[in-house]
Amino acid sequence: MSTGIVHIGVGGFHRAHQAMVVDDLRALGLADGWAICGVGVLPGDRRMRDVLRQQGFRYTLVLKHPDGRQSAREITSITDYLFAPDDPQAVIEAMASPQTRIVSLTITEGGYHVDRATGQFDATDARIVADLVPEAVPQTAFGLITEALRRRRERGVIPFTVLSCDNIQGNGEVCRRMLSAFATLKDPELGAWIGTAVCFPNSMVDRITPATTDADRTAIAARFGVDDAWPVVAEPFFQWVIEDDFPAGRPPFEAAGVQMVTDVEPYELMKLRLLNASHQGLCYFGRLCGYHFVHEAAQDPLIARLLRRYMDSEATPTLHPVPGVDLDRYKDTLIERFANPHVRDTIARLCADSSDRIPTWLLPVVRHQLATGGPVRLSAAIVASWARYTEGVDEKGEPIDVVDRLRDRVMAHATRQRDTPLAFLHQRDLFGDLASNARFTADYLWALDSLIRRGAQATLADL
Ligand SMILES: NC(=O)c1ccc[n+]([C@@H]2O[C@H](COP(=O)([O-])OP(=O)(O)OC[C@H]3O[C@@H](n4cnc5c(N)ncnc54)[C@H](O)[C@@H]3O)[C@@H](O)[C@H]2O)c1
Ligand SMILES: O=P(O)(O)OC[C@@H](O)[C@@H](O)[C@H](O)[C@H](O)CO
Repeated sequence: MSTGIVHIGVGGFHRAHQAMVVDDLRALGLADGWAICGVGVLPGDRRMRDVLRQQGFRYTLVLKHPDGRQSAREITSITDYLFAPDDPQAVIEAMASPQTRIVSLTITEGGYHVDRATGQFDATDARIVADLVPEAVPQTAFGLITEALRRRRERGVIPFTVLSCDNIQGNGEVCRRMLSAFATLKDPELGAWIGTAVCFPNSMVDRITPATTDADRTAIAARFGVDDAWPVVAEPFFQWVIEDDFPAGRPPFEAAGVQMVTDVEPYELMKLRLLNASHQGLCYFGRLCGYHFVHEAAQDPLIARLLRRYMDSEATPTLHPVPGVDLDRYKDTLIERFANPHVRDTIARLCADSSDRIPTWLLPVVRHQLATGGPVRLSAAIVASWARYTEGVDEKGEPIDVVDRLRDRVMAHATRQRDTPLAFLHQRDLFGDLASNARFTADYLWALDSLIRRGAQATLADL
């Protein structure tokens, strides 16, 4: 079945965002055959394949407003799903098909294999190593895409556009560099061709989408009479800004409210440094204060004050003017969105994989401010709150389950900070040379000491 779009990483976010846009176009009669073939690459995606197949690939999207209103709709834009571990050739052929014009991705920050210390491609991941063996059947997103592009090139078919929808600054450009570096290791000529002939538009994506819970399933069945094994719940806010660079063709996204632009950078800096970095500002302080839901932390006046002051005094000076956006209003809206009690986003979701998030969202703000003489006190406190959180015990002595692909290492450094206060910053691949920056470390050491001796609330009060 031809769909035009193959999407790798069908999680909650894709189903609340891109799939809704394509569904809107279908409802408007503007889809002109465009639909989505989902692809799962990781073993854990088997369940999504089974549920979607069982439900004819349909599912329910529930939007929860701050005032308690809810709306439910059925999304029908995903019309097929392929599970790569069972049949990688089917995935490759779906992407190699001339009918496929876009391969889109939500494979998380980790899916791009960026070496933090160098910014270059990290070829050490075991599955990447396996994919690099000549004649190996690909297992990774990069392996599958590279082989599909190789076949298209060999068959004289125009390359598809690769559309990254992950929360990474310059997501398209990062994808181009990493994918072509991977392909170069397999075949230098192919790698060079991917780096030049394939388009990778950057995009900014936004809609807070927590993981679906059993409570969601039960509540949706009771409220809407819908029996859905894997519905998705999200906030009503939606934004998608994409660079318009789709030589193989694209759906009329703008008809469904997507902003098509020539340069996405101002939008993505605004979103990543205000929304995503603030999420990190909220989650460690929030967990140390004993909160488990994002709205509980966002409704704490001291946490809300920290976020607003971080946004105003540290993040905003690093942004470019954003066409058509009132930044003050945008920042107000963020606090309102975080405080929406019905979305029930969890602090645990925001704390996961922090070693991917802090270096990509918060530390660029710190570096900019250090270079221009601006303040870093609040950013340093947020880093210190991560370090304190990573000790793995909260202020009531209860264990914290630190979920991070670098878990053992980050926890080992956090444990050492009781004797060596800068120990956490001595992870050069995460922090570079920040441990030797006197201005940053003065603020960091004050916050860490205060967090350890006096706790999160007292620290917040004095920030
Ligand atoms: N949830 C949100 O609020 C939100 C909002 C904006 C952007 N995003 C972006 O979407 C991504 C996914 O979020 P989600 O909420 O859908 O998460 P999720 O856990 O529901 O789904 C993640 C999907 O990515 C796949 N994946 C993970 N690592 C992979 C890898 N190395 N290779 C291939 N596939 C991989 C998983 O198998 C799964 O299908 C985020 O990391 C972020 O970049 C999420
Ligand atoms: O999904 P991640 O890991 O990139 O980031 C966690 C959250 O900050 C993120 O999912 C936000 O909820 C989202 O970016 C809102 O659009």
